[in-house]
Amino acid sequence: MEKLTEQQIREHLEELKGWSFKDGFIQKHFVFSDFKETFSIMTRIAFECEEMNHHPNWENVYNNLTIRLNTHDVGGITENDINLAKTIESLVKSK
Ligand SMILES: C[C@H](O)[C@H](O)[C@H]1CNC2=NC(N)=NC(=O)C2=N1
Repeated sequence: MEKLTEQQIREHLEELKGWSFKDGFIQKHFVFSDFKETFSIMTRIAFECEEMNHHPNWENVYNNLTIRLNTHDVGGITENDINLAKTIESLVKSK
């Protein structure tokens, strides 16, 4: 999987509302209603990640969830990160 250029990353992010490219990661901060809702969506995301064999760096504090994605092997952003971000968005929308 090829490392995307900064220009390519920015183009993809136009379709990913709330996602930004910072410190070598694409990232987004989510706020849900409470811990139960947050952990429930994290569980659904986790199962998709296993299917995709692509996993987030994430931090959860009560109803806050920060997700950071990159591809370790290439030390940057690849289509795998974009695809996972899109999957996360669709799971969050269908919650
Ligand atoms: C060995 C295994 O294939 C790798 O560690 C996979 C698993 N999940 C991964 N997740 C993410 N976000 N980046 C990776 O490079 C990655 N690599």
